[in-house]
Amino acid sequence: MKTVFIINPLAGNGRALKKWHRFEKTIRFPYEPIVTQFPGHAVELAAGYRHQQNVLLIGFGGDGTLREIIVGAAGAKGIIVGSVAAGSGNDFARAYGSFKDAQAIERFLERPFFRREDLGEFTDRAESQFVSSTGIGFDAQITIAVNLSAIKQKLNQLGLGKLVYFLYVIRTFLTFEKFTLSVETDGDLTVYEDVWLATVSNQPYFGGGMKISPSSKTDDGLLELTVVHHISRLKLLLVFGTVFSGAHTRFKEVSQMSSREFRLSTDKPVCRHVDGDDAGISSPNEMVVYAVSHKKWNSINIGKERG
Ligand SMILES: Nc1ncnc2c1ncn2[C@@H]1O[C@H](COP(=O)(O)OP(=O)(O)OP(=O)(O)O)[C@@H](O)[C@H]1O
Repeated sequence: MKTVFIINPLAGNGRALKKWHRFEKTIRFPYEPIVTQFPGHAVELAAGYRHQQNVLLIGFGGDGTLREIIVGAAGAKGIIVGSVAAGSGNDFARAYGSFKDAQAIERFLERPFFRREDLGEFTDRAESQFVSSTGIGFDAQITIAVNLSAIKQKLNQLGLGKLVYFLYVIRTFLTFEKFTLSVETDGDLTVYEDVWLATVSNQPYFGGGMKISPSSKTDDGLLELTVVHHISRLKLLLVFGTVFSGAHTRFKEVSQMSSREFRLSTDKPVCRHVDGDDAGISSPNEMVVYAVSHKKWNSINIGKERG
């Protein structure tokens, strides 16, 4: 099986390239390494293998890198996608499994079992895809603020990337303007007031290990919508503390539902993320359709090593 590593040098707050240089010294099988040069490059790279058979594409990066590879490879039967977790959040690796070391890849190549996985899609101006989750609101606003931050790169170089994130969480927590969200699903319309965030999930994790959608399964042909609404700042902190275990779903201010399709619109412009990356701002009253494309790509199936 042809094995290709697609390496995002900037993943993990710029630490992925160093990690790769250590990792490559341990590889004892033939492989091709490609380092991405710009955002979106991994989509092009993965698409370049669409007409080949027996290809293992290994994303060496985080959730954004894997999303791009899967978007490029989606629908191609001859490609299997795996990862070595080298991002900051690595929620992809938590849900789909990842190779812990080069030996794990070698074992996989001896018996390359794979699973067919779903891909999330949403439409607004153009068609877009998400692998793990996409959302609007509080969490996306933090992501955008951090990305735009002038001091981010400097602090990343000093290994203080987490500090920037923490500062923006506090600032956004104190200043966030809640919004109204309309949800149409299975013929029903529900309007939520005072919404902090809404997340559409294909797998349980987001935000670096928060189990926002405990019942999500990667291959069941369904998406889950989580809406956090009508909640005081103090209680939101409490809910935040329980989301790592998934216990937040017991709060009445956290609404969840499953469906093949959700139609969402907001009353005002709201920040949006796709698999944890900045995805711009929603237009007020514009309906965005979120749907699932069933069993659209192949993930590694490494049994017990699956995270
Ligand atoms: N050479 C590059 N220069 C600038 N950006 C890049 C380059 N290569 C990839 N990218 C972008 O970097 C973004 C972030 O990468 P990724 O999500 O893998 O890392 P991360 O944010 O550290 O990890 P996580 O999402 O798991 O927290 C990707 O969305 C991708 O578009």
